[in-house]
Amino acid sequence: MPSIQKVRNWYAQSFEELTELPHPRIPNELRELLINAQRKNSNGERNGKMLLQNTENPSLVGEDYRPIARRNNVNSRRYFVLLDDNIKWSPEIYQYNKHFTKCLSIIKRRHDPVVTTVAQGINEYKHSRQRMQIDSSIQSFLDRFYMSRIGIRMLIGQHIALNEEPSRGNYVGIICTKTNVRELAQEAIENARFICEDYYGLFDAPKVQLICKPDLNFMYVPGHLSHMLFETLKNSLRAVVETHGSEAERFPPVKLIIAEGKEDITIKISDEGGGIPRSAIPLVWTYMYTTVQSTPSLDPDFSKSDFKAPMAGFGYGLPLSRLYARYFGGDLKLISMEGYGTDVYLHLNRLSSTSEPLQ
Ligand SMILES: Nc1ncnc2c1ncn2[C@@H]1O[C@H](COP(=O)(O)OP(=O)(O)OP(=O)(O)O)[C@@H](O)[C@H]1O
Repeated sequence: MPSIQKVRNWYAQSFEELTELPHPRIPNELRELLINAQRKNSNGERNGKMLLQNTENPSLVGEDYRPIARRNNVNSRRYFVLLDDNIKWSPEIYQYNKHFTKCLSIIKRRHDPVVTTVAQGINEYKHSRQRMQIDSSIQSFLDRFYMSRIGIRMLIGQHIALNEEPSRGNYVGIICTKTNVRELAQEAIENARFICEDYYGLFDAPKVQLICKPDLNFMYVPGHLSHMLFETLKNSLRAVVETHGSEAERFPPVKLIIAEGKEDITIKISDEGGGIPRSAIPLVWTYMYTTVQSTPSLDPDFSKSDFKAPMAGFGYGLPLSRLYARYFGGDLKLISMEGYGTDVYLHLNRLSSTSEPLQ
């Protein structure tokens, strides 16, 4: 499909730009120092400092909770870093890092519209083959593709933030060591209600009751959490308005309850929006399943980076949010009571004790 080819070409171009970036010349003594970090000294110890694959989560220091050791997790990969922080890096290496960061920024921007352009491609496929849904091989391809995109963009974002952006308190790159869940939830509520009022022409969107400790902080990427909260709240608001009618005088509130456990932070979004028939539950996790009649059309030359989310329409909200949750060892679950409403559970792993779930 034309849109999929467009995306493939972006990947090819970015790959070429990376492989063609001229390598820096590393002076021999520096090369020797770097290699030396991997070597053992006469006592059989490594010269470099070893980083475990699972370094302890710094935001849990002082708590008496330790994750249960997981299988296949025991130091399977080790990284060695130099103990000496006073190494003199040559100007050429600084220059290379600058170029590399710039190259990554261009690539990141180029790939901003990948999700919407692939969505467009799937739409083209559906129309050309007269299919209502995509089959399981495409579904699992898209799950892997988007999961790896989340991972790549996480690493690119981290590299750019650490190299180019001024340091911010409580932030290491794009990771916030003290993400305040309540503040993010409040912001997501405001944004989702605003979109809902705008879309349905309402004076007052359904209220959202927030139950959350004000000082609930944990280490996370705030952008990911905002995305998941916004998408699930938008679904609930839409379901409530469509079930009760946009003319209704009052709407039952959506409840957003946030609990802090030792292992997980769990967020429950409960609505009285009529629920989902049991037969449709597996479909909500597929890309392109939506009950919106006409999927918003995208300009063929669409390349805006800050795509404004419409109320609904692509069928991407739930499957993508679940990938974001799973990326850091969490999950997203949905339980519906048809005829009454839906509960969405968003589990976020506090411990950062899992490896990247790439297959
Ligand atoms: N809380 C809910 N109550 C009732 N139905 C829901 C709820 N959440 C999701 N759904 C159903 O699942 C479908 C898929 O949801 P999903 O968030 O993946 O996509 P969408 O909202 O249709 O589009 P978008 O990609 O813009 O989010 C929705 O169209 C809706 O029919």
